[in-house]
Amino acid sequence: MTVMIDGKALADEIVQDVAQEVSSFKLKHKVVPGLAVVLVGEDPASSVYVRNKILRTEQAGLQSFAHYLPENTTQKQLDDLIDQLNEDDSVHGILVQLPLPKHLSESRVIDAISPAKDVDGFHPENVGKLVTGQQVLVPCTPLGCMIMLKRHVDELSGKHAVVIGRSNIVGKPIANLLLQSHCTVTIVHSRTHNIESICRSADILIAAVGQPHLVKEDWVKPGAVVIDVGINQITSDGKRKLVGDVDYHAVFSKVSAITPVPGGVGPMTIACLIQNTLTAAKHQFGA
Ligand SMILES: Nc1nc2c(c(=O)[nH]1)N[C@@H](CN(C=O)c1ccc(C(=O)N[C@@H](CCC(=O)O)C(=O)O)cc1)CN2
Ligand SMILES: [Mg+2]
Repeated sequence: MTVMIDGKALADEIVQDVAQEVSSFKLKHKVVPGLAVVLVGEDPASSVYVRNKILRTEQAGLQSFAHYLPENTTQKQLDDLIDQLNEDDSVHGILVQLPLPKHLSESRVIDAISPAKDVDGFHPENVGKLVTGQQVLVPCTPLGCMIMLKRHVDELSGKHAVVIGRSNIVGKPIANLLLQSHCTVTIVHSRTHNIESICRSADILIAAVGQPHLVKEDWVKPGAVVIDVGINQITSDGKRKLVGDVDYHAVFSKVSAITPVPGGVGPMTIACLIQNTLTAAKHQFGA
């Protein structure tokens, strides 16, 4: 029997657990942990994600500070806002929604965020800590994937994990986390030869490339655990729908567990952001 890994249900659990911890934090420190969310422009998908992030922040009893900036915001205006949020004691976590409009530098903004408030875990200091196993703040999507894997794989140690995709926000950090869990890790990407046969040798397959239905039935090993990070909008029978990087229906009966799209990794990304905000606040209070 294949298990459908329910990211939405697990995300609800995580947010509830964080809410309980937030109550204790408030009693102990007389402070409400705060998350500042910055959105530049009006990209429709980003607007949905930001709205959901703010909703979840409030569900967890955290304070949210939303900053909606116009598309024509200058780099200087964005830098000034980040400086102000870095200095603000009521803000424990800062998140700048990506992608930014083309005229703004993502790396400059990421570098400007105080590493202690970097709840996305994208700052080079936090990336270095992740690679060397000293992490406090881990990028939200990889963290969500690891939580799901730990629930569904008895023993990660020694398993062959194949990561499709080498992005800074998913592929590279998840490969490092899998390595810390003693997996044998292979990263494959657009220049890799024989991708399909490498994927077929995976006990754990993570797809994070943004190509609808790339992973077919003959790409997976029987009994593998598949985590689908892709969220791709396609038009099928004249209707728009979201699909993952994995051909879910073709692969389903062959694998032991798989995440759906929607309702898999996406909701976990937001739940892990909420968890990271509490982690950042605790760390700032010496816990
Ligand atoms: N600063 C950041 N920017 C971006 C990140 C990030 O982690 N930090 N990740 C992605 C977008 N993202 C979060 O920001 C994100 C994407 C998707 C979902 C989600 O819940 N998806 C739903 C479907 C939603 C829909 O109906 O459109 C699902 O998969 O069920 C949450 C967060 C890039 N930018
Ligand atoms: Mg840019």
